[in-house]
Amino acid sequence: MTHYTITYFQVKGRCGAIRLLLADQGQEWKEDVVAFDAWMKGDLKKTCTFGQLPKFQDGNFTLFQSNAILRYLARKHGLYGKNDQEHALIDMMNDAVEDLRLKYIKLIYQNYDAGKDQYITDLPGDLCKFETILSNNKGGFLVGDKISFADYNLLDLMMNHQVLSPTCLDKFTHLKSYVDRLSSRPKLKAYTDTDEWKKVPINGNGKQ
Ligand SMILES: N[C@@H](CCC(=O)N[C@@H](CS)C(=O)NCC(=O)O)C(=O)O
Repeated sequence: MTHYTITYFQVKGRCGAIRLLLADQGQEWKEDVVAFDAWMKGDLKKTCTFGQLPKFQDGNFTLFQSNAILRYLARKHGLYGKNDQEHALIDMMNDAVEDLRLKYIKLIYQNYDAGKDQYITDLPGDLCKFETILSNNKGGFLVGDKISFADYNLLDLMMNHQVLSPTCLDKFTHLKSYVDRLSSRPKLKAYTDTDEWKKVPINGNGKQ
């Protein structure tokens, strides 16, 4: 029985990583898609703790904030490292992914036309950090030798960047092969091959 529900707009946005995690972990979930017009009426917004989506439900338990949702699922599905130090390092990695996601969101929603070229020029400065981390960690993931929620978050963000700039990973061999390897995990690939994933735009304003 499906006990997870994602309430969000018809975009990948801040739910891409959550969906990749759930699909790869063999979980089922229900999507409660909110049309922008309906959202603008304000009734749902009033019920959201911070006035924003995504909203995530596990039965009667309701959670907001996409990174908190990822962490909750990580605890439940064993995606948070094997000791306190790995746990802290995974948090650190996820915070770094969030830093880059915020830059990406700012570009997409505030400065796409004027800022895209400069963003792509500057991008290696961020990607090289992840390249170094992955080349130093022989376990094949951001931390240790087992996938964590931060890996799903980085994978989702890198997939978005490959749409923004198809060659952006080419110079980063470890990062590129990590993205290729994670995106071909069987359950994850089966999900990203569905229309449910493919037809949903990355962002809400048509830019990508
Ligand atoms: N920090 C929040 C950000 C949530 C957020 O920015 N939500 C946007 C969509 S991605 C939203 O609800 N926008 C509509 C609004 O603010 O009225 C998270 O990670 O969940």
